[in-house]
Amino acid sequence: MSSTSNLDAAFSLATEHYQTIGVDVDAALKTLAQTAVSMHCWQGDDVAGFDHVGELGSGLAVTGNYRGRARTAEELRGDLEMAYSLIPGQQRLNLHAMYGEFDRPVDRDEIGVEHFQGWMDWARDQHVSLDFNPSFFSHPQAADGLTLAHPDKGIRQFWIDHGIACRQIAAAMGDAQGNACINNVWVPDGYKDTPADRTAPRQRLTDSLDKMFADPIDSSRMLDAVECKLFGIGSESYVVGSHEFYMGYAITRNKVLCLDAGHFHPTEVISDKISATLLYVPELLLHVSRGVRWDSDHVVTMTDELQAIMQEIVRGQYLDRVHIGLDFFDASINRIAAWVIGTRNTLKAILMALLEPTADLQQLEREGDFTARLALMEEQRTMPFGAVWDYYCDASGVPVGRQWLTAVRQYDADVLAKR
Ligand SMILES: C[C@H](O)[C@H](O)[C@@H](O)C(=O)CO
Ligand SMILES: [Mn+2]
Repeated sequence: MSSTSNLDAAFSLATEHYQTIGVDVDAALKTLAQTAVSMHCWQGDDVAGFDHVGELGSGLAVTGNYRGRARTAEELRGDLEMAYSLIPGQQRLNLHAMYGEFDRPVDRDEIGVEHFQGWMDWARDQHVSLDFNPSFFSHPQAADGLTLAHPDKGIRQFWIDHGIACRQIAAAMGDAQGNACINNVWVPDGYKDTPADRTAPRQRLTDSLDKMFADPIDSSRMLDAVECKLFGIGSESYVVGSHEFYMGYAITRNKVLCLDAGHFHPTEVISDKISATLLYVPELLLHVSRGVRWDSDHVVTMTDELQAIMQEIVRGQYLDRVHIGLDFFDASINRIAAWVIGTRNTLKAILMALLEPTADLQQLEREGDFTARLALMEEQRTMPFGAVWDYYCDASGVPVGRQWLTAVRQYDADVLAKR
């Protein structure tokens, strides 16, 4: 099944099949095309960044040594272009502050829009919108695992100034692209062993965040997001910015809450948190990830949880309130393939959710017909979703099915092998 006429025939049959259950395939594809996933720059270089002021730490770890890690912004942009060319639709890019372009050492509290002009120019040419993140790790001032919650006022101020600079950069990105740049704040702060005082660091973090967010920047330009975590390597006993901490912070300060799929207890799922948190916070940012036994940031695969996340967004009609970002890093496989696999899977899961007869399922549930609800949900799994996805890839001008791997292998030989 590869020629366009075969694809069209399969698509036509699939469309008819979906029609019989009341699903409008064209409408689903239109919505999918308007849904952008924010691809994270840090998969391309193992979270190394370009300011080279510290080793990766703060609980973040990347394993593997596949050849061809991007070492410069130019290489990273080339790799991203390759990945985008294999993914249907128009996606976003999520950039960390440590990926600025610096011609002299510039500390994190001194970064400015000029250090991201290269990224902004590239993004404009590629029709890609940018999201942003202050980088509160891999830096000597974060060496003891504390930043915004540090007992030392000078260290706190350094990171507050970094956060303020990042908000200005994000606002400039938002202005340039004509839509809000999401600026996500994750800090590693925590303790390896049992704290004697769990309160004071949380008070200090609240105070630092309030200072950092003091300037009211219009939400059409940038949106502040805050990301909680359960534990990290080196912060096993206590994380200052826990889920409850940021839930309260986001509610009281009207901020976007970021839910990372790897940042909860192993049997806890973020799919169940979407409808609950959206009753209280204006918007969510998701870091779609895959933890294997811990917050291991494996490449996103087609798991039940990935499907459940997208079903929740679609069933709740939350596509305009949930920003979908990715957060994984695997250096044991071709890094471009990692992006392509994870992003294509995320889009596939969104499409699957859009092809569900949601109104019927919800009606059955209201009527108490849980037998039919389960039966139809299970029948949904074998509907001809693949034919719709293949058609969408073909119509979007990107490889159908496994064909994208040929392009990645070629790039591996032509470009990555020569680095
Ligand atoms: C590099 C990212 O900002 C980082 O992964 C953060 O989002 C996170 O999830 C930390 O565990
Ligand atoms: Mn994350």
